Amino acid sequence: MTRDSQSDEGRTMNYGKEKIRVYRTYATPLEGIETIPESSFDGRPNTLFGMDVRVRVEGEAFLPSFSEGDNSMVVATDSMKNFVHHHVGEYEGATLEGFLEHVGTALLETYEQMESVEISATEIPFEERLVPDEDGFDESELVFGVADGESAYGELVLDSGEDGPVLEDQRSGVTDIELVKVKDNSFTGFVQDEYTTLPERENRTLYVAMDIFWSYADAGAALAPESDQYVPAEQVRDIAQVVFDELDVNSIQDLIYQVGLRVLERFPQLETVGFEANNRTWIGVRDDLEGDAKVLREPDVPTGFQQFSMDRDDLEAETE
Ligand SMILES: O=c1[nH]c(=O)c2[nH]c(=O)[nH]c2[nH]1
Repeated sequence: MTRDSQSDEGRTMNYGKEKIRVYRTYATPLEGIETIPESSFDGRPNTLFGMDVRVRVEGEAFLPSFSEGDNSMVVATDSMKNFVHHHVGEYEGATLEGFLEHVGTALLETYEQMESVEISATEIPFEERLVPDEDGFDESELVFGVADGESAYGELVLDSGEDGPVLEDQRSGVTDIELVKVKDNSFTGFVQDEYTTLPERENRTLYVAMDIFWSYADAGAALAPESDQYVPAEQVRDIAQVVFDELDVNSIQDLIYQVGLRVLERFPQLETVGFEANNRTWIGVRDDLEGDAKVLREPDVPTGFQQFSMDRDDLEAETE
């Protein structure tokens, strides 16, 4: 979160609950999503939706709980967990971000002593399992596998204003993307000096992990119930894999920049896109096999990482 966790006096004071894992069956389906060239994703039935939620609250009224052991204003974090559980059942929308706004608003409206709430959630992913039907195989409407792939992510900050809760900050994302490209990827031209032992690689097998985050020019667009401005995590994930497939890039730095440009191009409603990438590239053991075949092994620690954020000025600079 870009916003710091300090109160006006420069003091850090907050508390909350994390790792609230909660599941909802038969939530409202996500519909009306425009497709983009990189993705077939056009919605989600939301038959089974899991989330790992974190709530953090602030307010001057909590000072006596720290300084005097006076809990009269303290909403127990156990109650926060119950509050989240209850509101998962009340929420009528179809998005993670919408749920966060729903529960965050309800917290501020219920507890006057809360001046601000920061709430985030990571999707716990499930995938429909394939079962036979008349024409072959189709996705089961009942049975899901626990998926270990990407997760949608959302976070927002709401402050209590004179006329009710005010949205101060919002960020969405997709985390835990892991992609391997078996060839057509290089890492060359880097600094060569007395510390360099890594060989230049004209054609490496690249294994990259990445989290992608984005923010909207108008944060409300992410939350409006019938918004055609909503950017689904699945489409951003698909952009990352398509750009990786299409381009022969010379580094992870080069890859994430190109993915970022494509995301900003596809979604004019976004203001920024940011990356946290991790290099998990395997180490070659044998490259004496036929053609492009190799044998590879897990890399050793330590591992490299790349962080980068960009905005519409970067896209404009490219298209000038
Ligand atoms: O894509 C890469 N970027 C780097 O900065 C780097 N450094 C390194 O050792 N391997 C790689 N790969």
